[in-house]
Amino acid sequence: MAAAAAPPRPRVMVLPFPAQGHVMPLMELSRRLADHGFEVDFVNTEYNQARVLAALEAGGETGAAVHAGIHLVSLPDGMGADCDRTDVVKLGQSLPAAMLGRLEELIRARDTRWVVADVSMSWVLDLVATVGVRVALFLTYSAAVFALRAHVPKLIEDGIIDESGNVRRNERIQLSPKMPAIAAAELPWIGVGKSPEARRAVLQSVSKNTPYTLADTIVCNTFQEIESEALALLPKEPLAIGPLVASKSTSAGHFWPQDLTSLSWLDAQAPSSVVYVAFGSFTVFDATRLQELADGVVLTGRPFLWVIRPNFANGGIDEGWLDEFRCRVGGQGLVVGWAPQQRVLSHPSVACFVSHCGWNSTMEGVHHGVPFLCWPYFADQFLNQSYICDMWGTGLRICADEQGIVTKEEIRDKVARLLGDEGIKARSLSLKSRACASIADEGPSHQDLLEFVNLLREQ
Ligand SMILES: O=c1ccn([C@@H]2O[C@H](COP(=O)(O)OP(=O)(O)O[C@H]3O[C@H](CO)[C@@H](O)[C@H](O)[C@H]3O)[C@@H](O)[C@H]2O)c(=O)[nH]1
Repeated sequence: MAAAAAPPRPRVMVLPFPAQGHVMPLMELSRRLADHGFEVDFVNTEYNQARVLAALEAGGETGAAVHAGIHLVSLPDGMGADCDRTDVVKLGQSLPAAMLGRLEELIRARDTRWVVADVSMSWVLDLVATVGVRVALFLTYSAAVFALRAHVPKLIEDGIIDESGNVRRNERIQLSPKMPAIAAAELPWIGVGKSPEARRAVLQSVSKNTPYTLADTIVCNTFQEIESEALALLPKEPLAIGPLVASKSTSAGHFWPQDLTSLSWLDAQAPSSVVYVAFGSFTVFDATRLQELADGVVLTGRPFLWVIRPNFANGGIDEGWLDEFRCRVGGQGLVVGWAPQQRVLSHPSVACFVSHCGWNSTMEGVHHGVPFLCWPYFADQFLNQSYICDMWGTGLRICADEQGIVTKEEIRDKVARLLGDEGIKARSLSLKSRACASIADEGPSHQDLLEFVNLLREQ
């Protein structure tokens, strides 16, 4: 008797916003889904796909071998070849027209029943009516950001911000006692658009919560222990599956090749000695900030590992400056263009993390119990800083002087204070154990992941 054919693996499309801090966690989620038996079509823009494939190749991997069950698909982003893709508002506005029709074709051709879409791509909910696909929205930032978005109409009504997103009264906003208080001027969407029109568009899009009712569920890269109150303010009883950290050391999803010399260099350092400095994929420093930070890390007198991306400085990094800096620091520090960050944070030589507090970096630092020195740049990073410093007590703020400059002495002094603070160290380790417990087999994040998997199996 012939054996019965195995049922086809269910198919899911995963759609991140085309930016590094979005592609990374959704690639990690895709690996989890593939391990649970799904075929995943992971949709990049063509521009980012080229970067992802180049980074894979530089690491000796290929696109075909990303992970069993994950298929890389790419679509145009609607931007001209020379357009500035760091203008995230413009990029976001160009995507629906460029992608919707093609996504529809793809969904029909592959008989896809579910799309797991970044909340920043929620225009994909239009496909619920046209092709009857089901949509799960994924939040790449904290649940608190989403809760604040839902609060926009009230902020306008109370005269704290206006309809264009300008701050009218710079009050502190706190939605509940276990959530961070934040100044209106530091709300996550303030300052995201480059022009007044762009800022107005951002405000309109964040306050437009109605389409979310079309989503089947909301999934967050967070955990109950730290965000139960924020999660309770979200619609749809969201699933909290975080921290979503790398299950495998692969380059898949990175836009730049990881410099693995970081790890051998860390191996040669003393335990808990290294200052790790990295500002994610988006932060750009001006010449003064760059120089003060360079002088500051040297002044700490400690070994340091610093990620300086090629586009980390206004106008690009001056290679001559970089060579000189490398010569000056000799063996004290290692500068790389892109690090295997999660492996760095898990390394026993790392003592602290000087960070811009992007949500992925925040979750990764929490998961590895590393104290933070916070230097937020924009968007949700001020709110994340407030979680770290005020709610969890696992870090300190870097502060500017009266001229608005973060001096080298400030960097030196804060690193010394951070590393001398036993309370911060103890709280970081305690938070780490709670983060690990939440993703362990019986933990609430793992249980929510299983619930999500079961929902996606409903075809
Ligand atoms: O050398 C490096 C530096 C970073 N990373 C990784 O890159 C990701 C960076 O993400 P994140 O820390 O969130 O920073 P951004 O790239 O700045 O992320 C954007 O997206 C996030 C999620 O929406 C937001 O919280 C941020 O404010 C926004 O800037 C993380 O997974 C890091 O592990 C590396 O692998 N190597």
